[in-house]
Amino acid sequence: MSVEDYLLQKLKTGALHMTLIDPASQDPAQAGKIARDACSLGTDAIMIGGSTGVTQENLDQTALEIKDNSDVPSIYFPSGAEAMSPHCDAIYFMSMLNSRSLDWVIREQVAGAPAVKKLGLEPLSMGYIIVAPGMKVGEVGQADVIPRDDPKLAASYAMAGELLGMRSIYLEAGSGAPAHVPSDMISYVKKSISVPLIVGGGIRDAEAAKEVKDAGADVIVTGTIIEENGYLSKLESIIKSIKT
Ligand SMILES: CC(C)=CCC/C(C)=C/CC/C(C)=C/CC/C(C)=C/COP(=O)(O)OP(=O)(O)O
Ligand SMILES: O=P(O)(O)OC[C@@H](O)CO
Ligand SMILES: [Mg+2]
Repeated sequence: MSVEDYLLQKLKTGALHMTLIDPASQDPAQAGKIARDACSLGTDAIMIGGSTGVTQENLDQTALEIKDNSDVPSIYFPSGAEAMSPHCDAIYFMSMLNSRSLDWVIREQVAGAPAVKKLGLEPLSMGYIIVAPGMKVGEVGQADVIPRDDPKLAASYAMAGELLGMRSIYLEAGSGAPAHVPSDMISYVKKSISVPLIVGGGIRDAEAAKEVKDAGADVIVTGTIIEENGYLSKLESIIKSIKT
């Protein structure tokens, strides 16, 4: 079964959780351990990526360890076309819709498309929308961040992505954001589109994860928390709050 079909099937049973592992944040063995823990706690997929510092080498090694230690799909979350790994099960083939730079809207995709085809990586088409504060990814991506009090603008971007044929939309507040995407924005966007809605950035505890889920997120992404010591209990409570 394709990764996309697996995710769509699973979505019928409720919201999903994805664990984001940044290859630049720990060694491959630790990444494998995190993936194993996250799987045992019920995460639905492992995302692999970081906004800076991803190289062909750390990506390949991290992806291999993750594959060896998990029983869920691994999805590459690229920061550009410079690294691409056959050891991931799929790739978010994404465009940053609110970037001021054509690099992130289409040029990196043009640069990466031949390798995706050649490696036979499954593409998961996605429109990536950066919401304030946007953090590092907002800066690197030169995003015109969506103001937190403008859910209509977020929804217009999301609808435009859907109408262009994108099969998922990701609302991103930025890794480590002090606050996640506002709930009223999540629910407004969710009502405006019919493709799955992914939400991430600044979700650090079970209450926040539940709020994001209740607002209408189909997929809740957490990254930073697994980079901290003693992440197990936090990850467990977050996944529980999404699954109940
Ligand atoms: C489809 C292809 C080949 C490329 C598209 C590439 C695009 C559109 C990138 C957008 C700009 C960008 C830098 C995205 C990074 C996304 C990402 C992996 C973020 C999460 O990484 P974290 O590790 O949590 O971020 P920090 O490094 O900021 O902590
Ligand atoms: O690191 P955190 O804040 O969990 O954010 C995850 C993800 O949305 C970043 O792309
Ligand atoms: Mg991070």
